[in-house]
Amino acid sequence: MTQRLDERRPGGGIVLTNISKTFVTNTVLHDVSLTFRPGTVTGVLGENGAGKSTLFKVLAGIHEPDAGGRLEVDGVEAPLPLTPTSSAELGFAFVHQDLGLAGSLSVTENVFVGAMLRKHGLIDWKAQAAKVRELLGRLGVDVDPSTPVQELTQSEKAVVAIARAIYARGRASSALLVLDEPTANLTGAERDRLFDAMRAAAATGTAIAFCTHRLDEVLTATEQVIVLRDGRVVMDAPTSSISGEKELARHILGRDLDTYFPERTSRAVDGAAPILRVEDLTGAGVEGFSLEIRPGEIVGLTGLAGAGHDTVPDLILGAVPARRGTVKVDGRTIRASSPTTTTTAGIAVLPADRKRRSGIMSASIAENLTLASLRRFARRGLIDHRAERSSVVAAMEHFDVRPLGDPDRALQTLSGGNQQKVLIAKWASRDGVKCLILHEPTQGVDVGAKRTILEHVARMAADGVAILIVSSEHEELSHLCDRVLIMRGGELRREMRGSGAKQITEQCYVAA
Ligand SMILES: Nc1ncnc2c1ncn2[C@@H]1O[C@H](COP(=O)(O)OP(=O)(O)OP(=O)(O)O)[C@@H](O)[C@H]1O
Repeated sequence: MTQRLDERRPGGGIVLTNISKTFVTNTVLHDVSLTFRPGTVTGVLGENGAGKSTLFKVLAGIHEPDAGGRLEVDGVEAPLPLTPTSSAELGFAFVHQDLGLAGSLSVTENVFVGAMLRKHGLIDWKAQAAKVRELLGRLGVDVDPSTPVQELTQSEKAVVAIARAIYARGRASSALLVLDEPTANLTGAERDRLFDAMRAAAATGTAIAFCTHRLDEVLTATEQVIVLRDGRVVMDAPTSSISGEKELARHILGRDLDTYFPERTSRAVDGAAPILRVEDLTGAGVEGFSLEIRPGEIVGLTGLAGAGHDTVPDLILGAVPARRGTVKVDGRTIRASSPTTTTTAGIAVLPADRKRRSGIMSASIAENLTLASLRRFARRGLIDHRAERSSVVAAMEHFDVRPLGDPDRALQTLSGGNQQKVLIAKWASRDGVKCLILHEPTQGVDVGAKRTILEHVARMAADGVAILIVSSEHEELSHLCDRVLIMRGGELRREMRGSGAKQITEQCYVAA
């Protein structure tokens, strides 16, 4: 492999020819041919389940492609299938959405994990710190290498993850850096810093594959766009030739999407008693948080990273203990000390951490969908499996969970966005939900699915459910919410109502 690397022709890039991948009988990549060019940021787009992650897993040596495909790196053929080791030797580096950093360890420890620099057998902390400063400096970030990663901003964390990925094994740069939705939960200024780091990495000759569902980002941060649909490349064009988001959405979905957000047809009734009343909730960095939501009302909660809004759902749910404060549903105080009591009282919470907290990845779609509502299908002490089945199929159809018609598939075999659709459907189809708290509900979902999810949220509100959306997507909040609350430093700082809520921008967080 090393000899082959020496033979590389700089500038050739990563050329994939006729890459296909079949899981048992399901072919999810069909003869994919494309090039990732050195020094170029290429946006890789596609609806949920289009095959993006599968393609990257082939390049990471996790999935074995079908026979017949070819891979060239800078003019040299790389034998397929790759293994994780041969992928790393080719200089392929990957940063996933969760970044994979250890929060309690320092920046240096995270960057050098598994490959500490040594001098006379001892870890050379001084040399490591100097190296980390240099690497981060090249990516435009200046942080003290001894800082625990949990104290960094979101964009700084992302840059540390990038530094670790591209400079692993002492490389000066990597051939290909794949960034899989690294901007989820980042607000505007933070996102811009990450884009600067991305450009700095590209300037060293690295080819960058940037995967995102945010179309505005594609237009600002990429030079080339590749769209996959049903495992096939349906667009491969310079970003400068694309007229706008609508054109991108058409290629992604294979149809026109007139509006990205649903119209609200109902509003909360003035004067109705609140369903959810939170008073003086305090704990885990949140101070004196109070909130009332009436039936049919949609309230947004947001702020810059670390403002405290991220912790509020867990405090209400009781998953994080509060030092003081009360939570009432329909006027009755619930002991917010356990998620079970909160759920029984009629509060449903969709946590942001899909993999670990929201669903059971090894269980089937059907099990995940009906777990929260098995009682609905009980007939004289027995479960009516036929009714359960048809309800699952209807929910899958409604939320366009793909592949359709296979409710027995394990949740973990679905693409990330399709997992999210299942988990939203789980709460949306549950009886007895009076208050729904959604934390980053549209993370990882494509433009079409986003509309479907928000439409359903609006419909639940129309049915009288009180809804709290905790989100970093200000556009989503401004279209859907009756009121948007902005937190800063653990406290509620500002409330924007009515037409004011429609005008929420990034600037509002900063000024809160
Ligand atoms: N291990 C697996 N076993 C069976 N099918 C799989 C497996 N992994 C992925 N798939 C299927 O491959 C298809 C492509 O999934 P993939 O995760 O590549 O989509 P994606 O474009 O990354 O979607 P998203 O935007 O939702 O992340 C999906 O239909 C998915 O169900």
